[in-house]
Amino acid sequence: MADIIEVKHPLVQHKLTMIRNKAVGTKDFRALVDELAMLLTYEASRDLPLETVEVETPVAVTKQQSLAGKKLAVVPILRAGLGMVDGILQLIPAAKVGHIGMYRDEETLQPVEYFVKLPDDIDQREVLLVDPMLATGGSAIDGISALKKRGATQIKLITLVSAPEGLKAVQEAHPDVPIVTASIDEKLNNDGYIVPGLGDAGDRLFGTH
Ligand SMILES: O=P(O)(O)OC[C@H]1O[C@H](OP(=O)(O)OP(=O)(O)O)[C@H](O)[C@@H]1O
Ligand SMILES: O=c1cc[nH]c(=O)[nH]1
Ligand SMILES: [Mg+2]
Repeated sequence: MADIIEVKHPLVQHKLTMIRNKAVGTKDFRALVDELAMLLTYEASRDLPLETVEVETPVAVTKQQSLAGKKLAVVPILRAGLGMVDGILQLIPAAKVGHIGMYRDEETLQPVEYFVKLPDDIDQREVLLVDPMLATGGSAIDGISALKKRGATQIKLITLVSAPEGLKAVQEAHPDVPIVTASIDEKLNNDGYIVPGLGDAGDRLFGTH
């Protein structure tokens, strides 16, 4: 079973507390989601392979470590996952970006897929699937399945806020996929919202209701 990593770093916790506040408006919410995505990517990229390269400093020639040219793809689950992409690309500018469009039916809470566009060589890339919210886990489970169906074999899921119920469901459906999250919250409420959560991430990012 792959790991679930809850990132307890003080900067992560501080920024997450800020966006939980319902008084925080769209502009600040967006900036903080980007910053959190960047900080979580630092954790999620901890095991990227390195290779030894030679570099000439102003003082000496030396052998040092450099990323081993591993190919990455960032795939947001629309809409809310879009808010995490720029932050991740600041750290990994060479990554390709795919998109999975999915919304959760408000009555049934079942995810509905409406768009998938991925890099052609997705089967050769490590994929960071990103979505700020993991509630029932339905969207993440179907998002991972959509990636696997198109050949992806190395997938990590990055979320900001996760419900225990959703984490369990994703682990059961996709035991090979590690999950990096800023918080494992208390529970889901009867409407399928995460408690305490931060509300509807897509609406808060894009100023819709
Ligand atoms: O774990 P789940 O129960 O599937 O819920 C989580 C999903 O719900 C939200 O998306 P939403 O359906 O609100 O779409 P949006 O991003 O377009 O607002 C969120 O961004 C996740 O994709
Ligand atoms: O709390 C929740 C649950 C699903 N989607 C959200 O945006 N927030
Ligand atoms: Mg939404």
